[in-house]
Amino acid sequence: MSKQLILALSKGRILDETLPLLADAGITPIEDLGKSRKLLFDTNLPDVKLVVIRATDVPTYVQLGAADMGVAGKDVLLEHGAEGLYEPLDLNIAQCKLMTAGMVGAAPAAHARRRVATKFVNVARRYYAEQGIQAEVIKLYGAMELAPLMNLADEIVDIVDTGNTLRANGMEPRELIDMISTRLVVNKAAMTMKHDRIKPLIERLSEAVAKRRASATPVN
Ligand SMILES: Nc1ncnc2c1ncn2[C@@H]1O[C@H](COP(=O)(O)OP(=O)(O)OP(=O)(O)O)[C@@H](O)[C@H]1O
Ligand SMILES: O=P(O)(O)OC[C@H]1O[C@H](OP(=O)(O)OP(=O)(O)O)[C@H](O)[C@@H]1O
Repeated sequence: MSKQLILALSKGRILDETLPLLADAGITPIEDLGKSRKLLFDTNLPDVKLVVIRATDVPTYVQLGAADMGVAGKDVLLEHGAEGLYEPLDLNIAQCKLMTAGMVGAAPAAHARRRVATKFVNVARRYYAEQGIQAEVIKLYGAMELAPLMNLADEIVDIVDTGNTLRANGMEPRELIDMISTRLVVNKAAMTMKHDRIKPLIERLSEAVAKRRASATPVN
């Protein structure tokens, strides 16, 4: 196992909030990630590199050891599964909820079979099975809110934050599946083999998260 530390970052909405936390923990990329077509970046620390990849690919890179650590949404981790991964830190960013939702006023009978559109097929299958509800889960890759509108599905399982996307499409949130935020994940083997490098990094990130939380807490 190389002495280098590779940290896999989710591109998209998480990235802008991740970089200030990394900076507080003493890691800054040496070039502007947003302006480059590169995918692998050097940092101010000679032994730390960053890869910027699709959010859904982060658990795979870390689980298989191509990256030592990663930053990914809990939704992505729930869908992927946690085998081979430690999840030592909640970064408290991109907070939202994973919920079921449907058209306003069209709540299905409690135990009727449902067609459910989602990109979180594993989460959805697990959730409906736990509820004792029969569900046909339909995999989509985006714009889940369109599915009930077009009568492709009775319900969706998706991220809800402000609820604006649901409202704009005549839908309402139904059941909460899980609270979501962004997590730091670490490859289990790397945690043992590179403990002396990874542990201080987790500690510094943890301090950065705490500092941010303290500055966001209103003082009465
Ligand atoms: N509306 C939202 N508010 C807050 N956090 C969100 C919201 N939507 C998604 N997230 C969180 O941000 C993460 C990344 O979302 P983003 O939209 O950038 O990627 P994505 O489009 O789901 O990924 P991909 O392009 O790989 O399909 C999600 O995994 C989730 O944890
Ligand atoms: O409750 P809201 O604040 O409206 O946020 C929820 C929306 O945010 C996410 O979509 P995103 O904006 O990432 O677009 P996507 O469909 O490309 O994933 C999610 O899939 C919802 O559609």
